[in-house]
Amino acid sequence: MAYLELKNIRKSYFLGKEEFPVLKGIDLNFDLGDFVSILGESGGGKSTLMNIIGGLDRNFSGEVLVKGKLLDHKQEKELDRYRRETIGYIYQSYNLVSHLSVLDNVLVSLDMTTLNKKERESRAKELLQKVGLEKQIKKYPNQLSGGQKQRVAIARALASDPKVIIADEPTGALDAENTTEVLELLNDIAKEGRLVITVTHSQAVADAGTRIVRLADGQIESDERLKPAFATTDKEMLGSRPLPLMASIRTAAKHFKYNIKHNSLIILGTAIGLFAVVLFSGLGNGISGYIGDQIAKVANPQSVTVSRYSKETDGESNAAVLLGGGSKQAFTADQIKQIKDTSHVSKVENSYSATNVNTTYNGKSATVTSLTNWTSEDTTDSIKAGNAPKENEVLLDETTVTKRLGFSNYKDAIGKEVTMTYQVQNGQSATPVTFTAKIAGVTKANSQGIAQGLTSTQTIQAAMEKSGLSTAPTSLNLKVDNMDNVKATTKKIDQIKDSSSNRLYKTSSVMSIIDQAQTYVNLATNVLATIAGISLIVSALMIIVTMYMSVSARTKEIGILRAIGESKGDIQWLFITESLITGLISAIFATGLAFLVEAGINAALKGTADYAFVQITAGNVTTAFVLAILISLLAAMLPARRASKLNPIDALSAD
Ligand SMILES: Nc1ncnc2c1ncn2[C@@H]1O[C@H](COP(=O)(O)OP(=O)(O)OP(=O)(O)O)[C@@H](O)[C@H]1O
Repeated sequence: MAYLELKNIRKSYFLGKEEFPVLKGIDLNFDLGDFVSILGESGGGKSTLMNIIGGLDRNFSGEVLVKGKLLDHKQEKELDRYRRETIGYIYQSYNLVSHLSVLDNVLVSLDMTTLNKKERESRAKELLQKVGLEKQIKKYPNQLSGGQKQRVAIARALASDPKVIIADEPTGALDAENTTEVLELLNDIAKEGRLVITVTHSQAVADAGTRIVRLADGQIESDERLKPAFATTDKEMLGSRPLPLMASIRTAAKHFKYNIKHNSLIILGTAIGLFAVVLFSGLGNGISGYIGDQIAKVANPQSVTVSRYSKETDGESNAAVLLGGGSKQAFTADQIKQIKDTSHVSKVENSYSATNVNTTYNGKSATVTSLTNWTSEDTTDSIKAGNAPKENEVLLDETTVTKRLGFSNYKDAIGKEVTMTYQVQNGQSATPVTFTAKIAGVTKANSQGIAQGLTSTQTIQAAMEKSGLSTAPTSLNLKVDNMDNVKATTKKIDQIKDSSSNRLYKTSSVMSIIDQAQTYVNLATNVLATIAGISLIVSALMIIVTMYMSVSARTKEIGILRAIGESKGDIQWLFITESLITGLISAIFATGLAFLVEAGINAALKGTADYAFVQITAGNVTTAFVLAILISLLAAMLPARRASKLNPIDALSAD
């Protein structure tokens, strides 16, 4: 049984509806160890026949059998495998991959064998030595002579250890000396027990083989044996495997490196957009953080004030009735318990406040604009001298004690007793509340000149009781266990309703102010980041255009890679990975630059405020990488599909 059998091969080309038959029923058998030359007039269909034998052409009728087994040329994958395992190509125009070195050109084919990296490299070197190119392995194809290029092509064709070598006019572009050398190499290949099928115009070349087949008018004119075929061996052939993704990545990386100048520009374009997105996001984080920080400095964001919700005043508590215990605005014990029992509420304290409190000492009087009770919300930070007020004690500010109550030194006021009186509006009438308290300490003067006093909760409650007022608070001060729970907790309290579905409480916290400020900052950040994002669309277009150009420029390479057995998918990955490499390097470059600028801006502003105004988070960096990957994937998708869909024969004939 012949190794390769062709049965009734017919092939026509169509121009419009007009049919041009090229092969009109070819029946041929080929044996291993033969060096067959196919001779025929120009345009006689020799290359067409070779493409069919080589598994590049699927559009024909008839049968190709390998070792007696029908090759299903309708199955693309089966043909990919056939080219990968069984066929090695040598062309008149060498068809080397221009951006790969001599060694890499041979390694491309070896990537589809089961050899490990070291073995692949040593086999490539061995083959290059065999064709006399051991000293040229680092050169690129454009640095070689025609004869040298053809020898690289021979080494590549042999790399995957194929049984059949197809050589389409292998000496067509060579001088006499190189022709002889190449023919010797082909003869040696046949001697190894392989089948060499070569197409030629030259009788001299044909005479170098063991058999000559003449084609005329699409049919076999003659089939002449010159010498017996060489003996075949049962030597085990190299194992083959589909191209691993890593190999596509390597080839993509090599092309990327080869084209580095051009690629740098694309990277720069993409990186600028990504950099702006990362930096603006970081700036947004920094500014919102700063605002939150500043607000948190003056008030505890975990602290929430709750008052009774009133429809009439549109939810606003009336300051004049704040101390009007027993009024509609006061909390009942059950309500306080209800709030205390709300999840994440860790502490609830009654909050009282009185306005315009007349304070007298030793005949001198002062008006304390706001008197409140000391709660866990208050810190001793603002106390200049003395300590927090205990029972029957009060804290007054420095201006009040020195300028109004006549103490020459604020410290002298400590321990002195003052009388405090204020009015509580209770319906139509006003009830006076009076108590005496010892000055426990002096606080820093209020920057707006507002006189402030702080007394203990018991003191104010006792004073209210003495005046016949209820101590039910109109305002509660509650603590939320964790900053992250403030929003949800206040929302929950705001939503509490009584049995007739009336809203009961109204909360206010600095968290809502921080939130609002941050909403504006986020809005501004997002607008800026979107503008930066638009530049990314431009980058994506740039990558698409470049990729399309690259597909056109690399059409021949695509044909070569398909011919050595790479599948459509492999070609697609080749372009996608190159685009991904561009995207990833852009993202690395962009984030690196953004971190540098972050450090620069933060260092420059350190004098203004000791705060990092740019805060690039891991999330921002991730976003940049995800964007880069998305852009490069999307941009590569169409060109990569186009590349993979190219007909390998057309691709090979590209200039
Ligand atoms: N893609 C194609 N579309 C239409 N006609 C084609 C196509 N490819 C080849 N042909 C025609 O088919 C015929 C056979 O072409 P082929 O290249 O197989 O001939 P050949 O014997 O190899 O010629 P040469 O010795 O000049 O290389 C020619 O007439 C050619 O014009």
